[in-house]
Amino acid sequence: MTKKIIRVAAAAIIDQEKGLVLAGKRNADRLVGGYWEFPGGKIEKGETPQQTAKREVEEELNAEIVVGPQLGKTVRYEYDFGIVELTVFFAKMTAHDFKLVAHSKIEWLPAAQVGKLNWAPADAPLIVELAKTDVKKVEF
Ligand SMILES: Nc1nc2c([nH]c(=O)n2[C@H]2C[C@H](O)[C@@H](COP(=O)(O)OP(=O)(O)OP(=O)(O)O)O2)c(=O)[nH]1
Repeated sequence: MTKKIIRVAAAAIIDQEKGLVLAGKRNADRLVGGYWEFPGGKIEKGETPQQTAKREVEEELNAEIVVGPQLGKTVRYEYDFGIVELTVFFAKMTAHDFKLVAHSKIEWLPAAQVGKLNWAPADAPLIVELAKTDVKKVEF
């Protein structure tokens, strides 16, 4: 049987002054639970991936973001439940307060150290790319 394609968009939220990136730990009861990820979710009909990233961050963190350039390329990863096509954008928060809905915790960490966390398997190439990026120089 051919697996379904799940198109996902997410946000690599950065603090450009401090050079930090936000990682969220998926709630344990969700698919791919317990892994670290970029806040985001499935692209809905009629949405651009950028709109999805913004909407999902509002839903998951109750925070507003400005969406910027794409981080690396769209990655494709085959899980047992389907094939995830993941597009991630750099983003910045317009205010600093948020609450956790879909995540058990979040962490702000230096871009060079993101590889220390146990990321969802699909994210591997993006984490390599992020670790090489000077987030202070990302242009919005
Ligand atoms: N948001 C996000 N999802 C990721 C990442 N890496 C990765 O493999 N995924 C997978 C996990 C899920 O199978 C899928 C995202 O779907 P989701 O379940 O979070 O999406 P959603 O919020 O729209 O859906 P739902 O839980 O309401 O059903 O992509 C990532 O970095 N960020």
